Amino acid sequence: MAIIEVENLVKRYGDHTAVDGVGFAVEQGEIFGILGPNGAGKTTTVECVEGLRTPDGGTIRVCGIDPQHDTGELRQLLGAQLQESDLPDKLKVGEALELYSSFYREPADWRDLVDILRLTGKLDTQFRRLSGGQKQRLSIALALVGNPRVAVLDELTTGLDPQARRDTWDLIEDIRERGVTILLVTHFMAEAERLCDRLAVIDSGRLVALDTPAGLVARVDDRQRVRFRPSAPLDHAVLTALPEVTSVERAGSQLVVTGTGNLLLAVTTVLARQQVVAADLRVEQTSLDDAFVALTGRPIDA
Ligand SMILES: Nc1ncnc2c1ncn2[C@@H]1O[C@H](COP(=O)(O)OP(=O)(O)OP(=O)(O)O)[C@@H](O)[C@H]1O
Repeated sequence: MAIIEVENLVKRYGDHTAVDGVGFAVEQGEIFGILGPNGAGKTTTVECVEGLRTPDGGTIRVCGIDPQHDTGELRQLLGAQLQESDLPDKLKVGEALELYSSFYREPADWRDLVDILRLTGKLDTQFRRLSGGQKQRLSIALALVGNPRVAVLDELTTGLDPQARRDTWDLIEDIRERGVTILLVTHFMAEAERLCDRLAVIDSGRLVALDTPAGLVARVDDRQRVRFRPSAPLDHAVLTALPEVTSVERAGSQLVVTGTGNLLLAVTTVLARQQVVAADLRVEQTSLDDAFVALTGRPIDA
């Protein structure tokens, strides 16, 4: 069942069309990503879903509710991550959680969230004294304190160090396990690839593609490359004869075998039969970055 439905969404700022006919449906329990470069229209799209902006065209439903017309009910169903500037500097972590849980009919037990988000020792700490990662975790806790069915997380890990980023990804997976549907805005490929079940790729306000991360990659190119240094001379014909192989090239002391299907198994089986050892063996596949370039004509950070 679709929990978020967006059809033909249009949003203009003056004569600039920031979102131009975007549509997607998010299923219950999904982590659904909106991926695109800066200025693509991602935040505008989710702010329309959150009822914070009024669309110029199209329809949006969240659990069947129109965000423009039933804002009060939407607030009970949808948790949004706060921007850092939204909390007063001197508010303590415990006070923020208590305050935010008072806004909801059936709040979660915020002590549970504090445990999961590893903020237990910080309840008496003022917001301004938290590290970047702790602020981020608090903003996630505040998005979840109302026991929402849907959480909207915008640029979740921007500004975090690699370890804090990985910890946050683990956390988001835990939250999904608890039954929360997640709409995630990101311009990090690794984040999209690791977390999202499906991705809407947005560029210049338009939906360019909608698929699983693997589906996006496969759309563009399902070829793989196996690269290795053979321990002894090898007749290329034994490799080109394989149905999985499309080409064999020499690159210095290395052989680069391009093909599809279970290429690695096919190549290593032949090498074993020929009693050739493959040193420095590497398998290279099309990445989500490659797929993004093919879909939009440029890298995400260009
Ligand atoms: N309040 C506003 N008034 C005028 N233009 C705006 C406003 N908010 C966003 N825009 C413009 O609309 C376009 C889309 O912005 P939006 O913030 O939705 O993109 P984004 O994909 O979320 O980008 P980023 O990753 O940089 O946040 C951009 O060109 C932006 O400059």
